[in-house]
Amino acid sequence: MTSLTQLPAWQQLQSLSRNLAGEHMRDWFNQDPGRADRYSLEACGIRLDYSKNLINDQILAGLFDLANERQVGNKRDAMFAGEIVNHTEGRAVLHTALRNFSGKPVMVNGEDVMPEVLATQDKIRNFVERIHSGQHKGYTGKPIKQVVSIGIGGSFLGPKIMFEALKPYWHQAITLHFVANVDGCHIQDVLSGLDHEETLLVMSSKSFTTQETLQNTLTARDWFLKSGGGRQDIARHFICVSSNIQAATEFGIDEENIFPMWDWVGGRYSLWSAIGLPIALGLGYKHYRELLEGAYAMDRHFAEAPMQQNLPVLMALLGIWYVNFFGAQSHVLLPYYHYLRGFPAYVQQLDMESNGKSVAGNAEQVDYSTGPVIWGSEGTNGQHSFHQLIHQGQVLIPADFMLPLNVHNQNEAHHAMLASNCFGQSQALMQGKSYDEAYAELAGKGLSEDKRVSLATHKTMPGNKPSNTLLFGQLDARTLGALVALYEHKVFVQGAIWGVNSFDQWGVELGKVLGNNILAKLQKADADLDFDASTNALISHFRQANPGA
Ligand SMILES: O=P(O)(O)OC[C@H]1O[C@H](O)[C@H](O)[C@@H](O)[C@@H]1O
Repeated sequence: MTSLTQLPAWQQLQSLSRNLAGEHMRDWFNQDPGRADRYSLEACGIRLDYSKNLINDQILAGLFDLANERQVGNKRDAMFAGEIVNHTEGRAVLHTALRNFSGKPVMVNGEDVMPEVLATQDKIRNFVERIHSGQHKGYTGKPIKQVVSIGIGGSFLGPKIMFEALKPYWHQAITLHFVANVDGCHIQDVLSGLDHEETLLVMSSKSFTTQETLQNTLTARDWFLKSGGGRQDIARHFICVSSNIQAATEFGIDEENIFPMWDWVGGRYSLWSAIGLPIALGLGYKHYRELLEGAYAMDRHFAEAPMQQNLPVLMALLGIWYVNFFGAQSHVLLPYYHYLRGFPAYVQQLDMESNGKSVAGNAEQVDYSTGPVIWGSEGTNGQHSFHQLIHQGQVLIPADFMLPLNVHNQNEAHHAMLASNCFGQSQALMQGKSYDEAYAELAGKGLSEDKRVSLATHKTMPGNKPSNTLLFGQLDARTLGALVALYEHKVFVQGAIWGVNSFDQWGVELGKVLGNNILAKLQKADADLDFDASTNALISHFRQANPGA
């Protein structure tokens, strides 16, 4: 494939970006009252206002040309059709099959995966109903009231953050807890205080090889046995989600208690599989299903809407515009909704693990930037800390603001304040404050001319900083499903344009291997240390402090 930077659309976008020197979004809004309407788009209950971006019709046309030249449509269709698009691992990429309500088959290597998907959804529904109805009890006959989900990465972030985001819909009979980190403090904090007789442990690991999850499960099993449970009672209290059925049964999990998943579901795309079981337990199957339905609606939109009216495509192209033509190295997510506070961390894994790559499909080093750093936190908190850098720092940081138009709390005054802050921030980023405005504001304050000039300079805000605003009604399960799928597909489109494989994670794999090599040395006090000098010294310090480790 022609190198990305040699494509006509790329070259044209480069010259269009240079033409913007000296232009200001504030003037564009003054000159064009229809700008906000023209640059807004709505799908699946989500309204995107992208008018506060450094774009005009010509730039948008250039970006859509780029998507065409990189065959985004064909690549999208290949993913939905179950082709082997994860070519470094030889796998299809089919999280979309997990929320496929079309009734149509999805073929992988000549086999329809839908019967297994639907059977697993039935298994989830039955299990959740048995827990909620009290049919499935703990070994002493107590109903299950506590669920501890053990997993990390995609086997943690999706369930935890989606469950947190849907707090108004929580099932009252169940309290859900999450343990991810191998740091023993985490599991100790969660298990202490729980009654093992009414606790269910859900171990989630696609590979069934992840150190943190295996160790936390062993610790939980010890806790269960030490608390009075017998080995014969484990089956009532421990279930597992994994694609590695053999390893799970060898570990001692009853085959009946294993919820399957498949190698064509990437970890960071796995909340739609049985990895989402804790969500179903915490919300009830109805809301869990709505989550999947919302994602399915966004899948249809992504697959069917013309490129120019396609939300994920548009958001992907805007991101590419800043990363590749303005040198933006990060992208901030600003949910103005407390329950959505974990969303930046969710997208962090989704985006950075997918597109944090520097080799393109043709095994060549790329000569352009790929995935940006994703960060952010809930508004308004960030306004009182890091927003300063976005307003007046030297780096360009495109932002996505998110706001539900209706909320479940009764505090209307709060909601209006929240919304006013959200809108005020994107407005401030766009319009800034000119030197003349700052200077005029300082009139009559008794300042010397020098002081007034100096202060006005400090108070000048350049503005012209890009942002998207995403609005939706109540953040219910359906809307959340659509929102997550929107970001999934955005990441896919960007990966398709950059030509990277968005579905492997070799960098993470290396860290796991080296960590295990070091563990072997930490646990053997007299083992020779043959790593680099820094690692050797760090290990020695640890050994001295923990002679019995
Ligand atoms: O579900 P598991 O196999 O335990 O994997 C958990 C996590 O492991 C790795 O860190 C991967 O990079 C993640 O994508 C994955 O979600």
